[in-house]
Amino acid sequence: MGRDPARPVTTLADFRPFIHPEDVDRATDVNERAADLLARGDDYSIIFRSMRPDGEIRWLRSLAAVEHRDGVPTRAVGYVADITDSMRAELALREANRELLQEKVSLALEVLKDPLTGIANRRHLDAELPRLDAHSRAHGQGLCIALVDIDHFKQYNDLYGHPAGDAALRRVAAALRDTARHSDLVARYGGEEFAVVLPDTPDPVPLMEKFMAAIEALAIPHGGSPTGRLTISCGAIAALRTPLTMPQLFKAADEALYEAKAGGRNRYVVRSAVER
Ligand SMILES: Nc1nc2c(ncn2[C@@H]2O[C@H](COP(=O)(O)OP(=O)(O)OP(=O)(O)O)[C@@H](O)[C@H]2O)c(=O)[nH]1
Repeated sequence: MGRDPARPVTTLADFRPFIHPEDVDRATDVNERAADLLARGDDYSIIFRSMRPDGEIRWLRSLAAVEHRDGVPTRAVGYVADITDSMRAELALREANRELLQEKVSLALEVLKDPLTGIANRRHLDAELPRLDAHSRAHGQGLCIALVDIDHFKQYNDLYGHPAGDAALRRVAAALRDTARHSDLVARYGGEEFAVVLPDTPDPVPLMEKFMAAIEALAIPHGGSPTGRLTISCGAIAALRTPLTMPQLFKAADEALYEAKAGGRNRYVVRSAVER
């Protein structure tokens, strides 16, 4: 322990300065409980850190076994072992395992993200749909699906180049994600198309209005668009107690989006599945 062997430790008070401040109560508490353990005939074992005078921290294991005579505990015989090397190896292993687990979790999350925009990808959407569908059917609150498509995006790429197109996609994705509620799922559905699932929502119109306003606020110049700005078209379906399946709802949203495009773009069309 790096102490003078000529000065033996005889009392708990002598021992306390040897122990790491964070472990001192635990370590000395067990010592205080030794008599108790002896009375019950139990053995004990404790791991704690000691502090050498030079400040080095060592891990120690204190072990004691109770001896009995005629079934009566008579004395405790113990020793203190320096287990620093094995503790360091164990702690390093634990740390490596923790890092591995963290890496695994972040890898699993990465697989569900669209690499360009950072929002959910199609795989994430597909994985979430059964749960969202079941939730909406169980709670009968309604669910909306919206498809959002950037207008004249081919011309945007042609005019400003693919990297500028990528940057615009990122900005639109972030605007949609930040405008939607936390419980809504905003995913990149295809090239310049996004899908949004709105659980517990009977009417998608308020969010559609917000989406239009958010993209307008981005004010991304687009020389190939009649408005001079990058715009979006949206098709949404409001589903309430409908027998339609998720693929059928997406098809209905796609039809609504087609209507928005055919109607002149930069607009949304909302349909209701209960009317079908
Ligand atoms: N920069 C960039 N462009 C993409 C990406 N994914 C798809 N696109 C482009 O998006 C364009 C989509 O073109 P179209 O499907 O013709 O649609 P549009 O030009 O937006 O026309 P409308 O939707 O009818 O208004 C294509 O030129 C694709 O190359 C991407 O990740 N990055």
